[in-house]
Parts: sequence; structure tokens; C-alpha cells
Amino acid sequence: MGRVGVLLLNLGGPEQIEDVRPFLYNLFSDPEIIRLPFSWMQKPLAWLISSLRHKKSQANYMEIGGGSPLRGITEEQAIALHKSLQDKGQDVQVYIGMRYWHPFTEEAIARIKRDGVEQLVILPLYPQFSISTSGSSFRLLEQIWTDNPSLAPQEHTVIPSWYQRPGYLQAMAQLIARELDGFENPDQVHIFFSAHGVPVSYVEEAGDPYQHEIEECTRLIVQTLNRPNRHTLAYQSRVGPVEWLKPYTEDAITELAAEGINDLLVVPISFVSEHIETLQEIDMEYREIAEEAGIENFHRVPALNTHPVFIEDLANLVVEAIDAPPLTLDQVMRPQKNFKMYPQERWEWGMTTAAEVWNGRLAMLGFMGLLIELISGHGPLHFIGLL
Ligand SMILES: C=CC1=C(C)c2cc3[nH]c(cc4nc(cc5[nH]c(cc1n2)c(C)c5CCC(=O)O)C(CCC(=O)O)=C4C)c(C)c3C=C
Ligand SMILES: [Fe+2]
Repeated sequence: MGRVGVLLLNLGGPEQIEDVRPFLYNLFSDPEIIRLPFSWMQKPLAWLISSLRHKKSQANYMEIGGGSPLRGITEEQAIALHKSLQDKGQDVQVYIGMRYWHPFTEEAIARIKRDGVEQLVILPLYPQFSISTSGSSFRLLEQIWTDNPSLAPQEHTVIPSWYQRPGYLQAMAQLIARELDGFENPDQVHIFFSAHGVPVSYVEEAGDPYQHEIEECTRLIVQTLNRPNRHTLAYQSRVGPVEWLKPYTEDAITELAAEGINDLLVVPISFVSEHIETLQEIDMEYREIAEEAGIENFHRVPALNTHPVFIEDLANLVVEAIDAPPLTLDQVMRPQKNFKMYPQERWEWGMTTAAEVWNGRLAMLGFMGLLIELISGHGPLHFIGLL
């Protein structure tokens, strides 16, 4: 085999405050983030939500210095992974493809083509798989290569998730143990795993394995840590009015405080880099909730970033993937392609749930049109290019 490359997939984040609105627009334009019955609704709705939300998001990003540290950290991870692969005698180029901000996945694919990479390992920097994260990036890759087959490498292999890797688990356990030992009574500390949430419908209707993988990951970290501490798993960062995975982080913290827990150690587990949801949401918002509820010692485990044990394990994972039979995007995404997410896709005639859903959706459409016109001065027809 000729040249080998690794494509690290990640979310991306606004680098400066002016990037927040277009970043949010990109995020909400993704049908894996907001699932709508008609694709033409996606862009107007993304525009509406990013317009309504950007001030609040900007205020949060201002609290962490005016932008996301994600690009810088991902670049450091790429450099460290490249070095670790070199130390193992592997001449492998590492690329970064972000989903919603620079360097975009499209740019990475163009560079991979330019460099003549023939075998590509696709490695999401999310330990657990979700339709909304790794799944969304996989779908984008499929689309890029379907639209322009000449951009596809001769061979690719996908690593859908890797939360059960020994080096990842050991690195997490090391970080947790170090923080625990900083408390006066380490065994008394309640360990609080906080994962990014997803809407319940992703798991229950679309078959997202995310919740299962998060629960399994928590169990494996606790087992690797091998300490007597009690622990809780909860879900943070929900957006919008629908039901998300429970318990919600803020509720679980308040309940633990009511039980008399004084020492809390928060462990972010769905992401391997510091980002807005660790630096602002956990360190500021949840800390305030905890302290107001009576928790005296609120600490957080730092994100892995370039932890050497973690990076070395990623390098081993890449080497194993290069040698193993390829797992293609098509194989990974096939189960989702046949799945009918919405009741209206599973249409039956009569006074059925599907009919009710359609009535509701049509009413919602009318309401959205009114709202768009009220805010922008333009009607929905303007946005779909008919006026
Ligand atoms: C595994 C991690 C993540 C999952 C699952 C996930 C799902 C998900 N996210 C949103 C909406 C937003 N996410 C935002 C930022 C953001 N999300 C993740 C990770 C996951 N998201 C990260 C690492 C970041 C931060 C990037 C950074 O700038 O540091 C945002 C923007 C921030 C804000 O305005 O609050 C939104 C919005 C949904 C709807 C969703 C599942 C459907
Ligand atoms: Fe998110």
C-alpha cells in the first residue's frame, strides 16, 4: 500500500466572537442536529435559531476568552499523534476535518487528495458514537465522495468509536485519581460523570447507540479506577424544548447536594478536549448551582487533551486499523440508512399517528413562516428563493 493518512474528525468551534453566529448557522444547518420533515426548512430554521441564539452563546464564549480553544488543542493532538506514529516507525500524515468550523472536512479531503494519500484511517475524536457527532461527519464524508468520486482515497477504514481502549481508560483513571487525591478525604468524594446529552428520540427512535456507549464507558472507567467512591452519570448541555437524556446534570447535582454530598468531582466523558462545555458550563454554571445547593468542594477532572498515555493508545489504534481488514463508511452507516426515523416516513392511511404528526407539522410550518417574517421582514417564500 502507498501513502497512509489519518483523518481526525471533530466538531470545530468559533475562534473569535464574530464567528459564533456563522458557526451556529453551520451547526443548525446539519440535519443530524435538527431533524426536520422537509430539507428545504433546514437553512431558514438554522438562520432563525442562530439569529436568536448567538447573543447568549457569544456571552458564554466571552467568559472563556472570546472563542473556542478546540482548534488549537486538536492541532496539538494531531502533532502528538504524528510524533507517536513516527516513533512506532509509521510514516503517516495526520489531517484535521472539523464539522462546523475551520479547518472544514472539505478542506482536509482536498489536502488528502493533493498529498496522494491512498489508504485513509478515519478517526473521530469522540470516544463514543452518536448520530449527531461522528455519524454526522461520516455522512458528510460519504456525501463529499459521492459528489466527487475522484476525491476518495483508494481505500479507507473507519473507527466508529473507541471508548473501550485500554490507554484511554487508563489515562482517564489517572486523571481522576490525581484529582481525588487532592481532596482532604478522597474516599468520601462523589464522582460525577457528565456526558453531553442528546434528545431521547435519537436513542429510542433512531437507534443511536450513544447512551449505551456512554453507560458502558462509565462502567469501564470506574472499573479501571478501582476506588471505593460512589458515582453518578448525568447529561449536560441540552438545547431546545424536546426531552433529552436524563438525569440532567443540574438536577442530579442539586439532588446530591440535598443528600448531603459535600465533595463533588465532575468528570466530562464525551469529549477529549477542553471546550466551552467544560470551561464555561461545568466550571462556571454548574459550579454556581452546586455551591448554591451547599456543595463545598466542587472540582473537575481536566480533559485528556494531549495526555501521553491517551495519544500513544490512539497511535496503537491507528496502527491496528492500518493492518486490519477495512471497515467502510458504507458498512458503518448502512443500519441507519434503512431506518425510518419519523412516523410520517412510516405512512399508513387513516386517522393514524402519522396523520396527526403531519397536521402538527403543517401547523408548525405556518407558525414558523409567521415568525420568520416577523423577525426578518421577509416571508418564507423569500428564503426558499421564490420571491
Ligand atoms: C459528544 C459530544 C457532543 C454531542 C453528542 C453533541 C450533540 C449536540 N450538540 C448540540 C448543540 C450544540 N452543541 C454546541 C457545542 C458543542 N457540542 C459539542 C459536543 C457534542 N454535541 C462540543 C464539543 C461543543 C463545543 C465546541 C466549542 O466551541 O468548544 C453548541 C454551541 C455552543 C452553544 O451555543 O451552546 C450547540 C448549540 C445538539 C443540538 C446536539 C444533539 C442533537
Ligand atoms: Fe453539542
